[in-house]
Amino acid sequence: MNETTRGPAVADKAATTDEPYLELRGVTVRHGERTVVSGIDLTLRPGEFLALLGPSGCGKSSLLQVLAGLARVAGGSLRLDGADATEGLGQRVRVGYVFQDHRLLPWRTVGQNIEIAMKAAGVPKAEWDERIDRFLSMLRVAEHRTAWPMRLSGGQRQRVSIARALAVDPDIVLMDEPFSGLDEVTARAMRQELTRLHETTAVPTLFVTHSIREALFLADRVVILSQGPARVLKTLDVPLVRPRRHEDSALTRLADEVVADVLREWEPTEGPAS
Ligand SMILES: Nc1ncnc2c1ncn2[C@@H]1O[C@H](COP(=O)(O)OP(=O)(O)OP(=O)(O)O)[C@@H](O)[C@H]1O
Repeated sequence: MNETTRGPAVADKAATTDEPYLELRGVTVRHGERTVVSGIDLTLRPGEFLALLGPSGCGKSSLLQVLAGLARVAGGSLRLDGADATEGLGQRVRVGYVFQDHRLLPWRTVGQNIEIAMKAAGVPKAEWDERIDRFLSMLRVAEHRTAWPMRLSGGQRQRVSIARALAVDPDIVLMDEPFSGLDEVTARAMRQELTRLHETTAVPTLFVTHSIREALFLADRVVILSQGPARVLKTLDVPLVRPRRHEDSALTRLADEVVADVLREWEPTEGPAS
């Protein structure tokens, strides 16, 4: 990664402004002839945690892949920090990507997995050692640095994959349902950790989920998507104070309201009329 094409440093990512850091205009994604994402408009502000909430199969992962530059847009445009980024954000800035499954290489140790990501992102080799220690410690898995991924629990592997995403000093983090494979107790602990990390790093984050409660627990704003092909139904400013608690009655009430709101739109047999 060319340093001149990098985005702002971490401290700047927390800047409080309503100017969008990332802007999607009419983004459409197709797999072959099939449209899976249809004309999405959304913005991500500096330092913001934005959840993309939609039913299973609506096209959330496909949209995230386009943002990362792992697939191409079929229509519309992306702008990042005011400049065109339609080819994918990875062309302009460092992207930390956390997949639904951990995607750790089984024949490399935890530390080596993180090294590979930093090498690919152009992080200077002199920083690798300190960064591996720092981010594994932040995610509370430092003692597993020399372990093989297969020796870790699912939750520990996902912690490592988040450490790997943050270790590349990302300008933006994209997360694709990273906790959906974990038991609820572990997932709750991980959501708490993620909130803490985001408060520390303030890296703008797009978090994809089909869980209404998860979106409301984590995000500053939630973009609610329709059944596929995904389009934006509405954007919600989450009115819950921080720190949030999973068992908060206000969170439960809000989740129930959102469920009632999207029920007809998400119901496969009674989907949207248009
Ligand atoms: N590479 C691909 N080629 C063809 N079709 C695909 C491909 N990837 C996904 N699809 C299809 O596109 C649609 C959207 O899939 P996508 O994985 O983006 O949805 P999602 O909202 O992330 O789903 P989930 O919440 O279940 O992970 C699905 O019908 C899926 O079968």
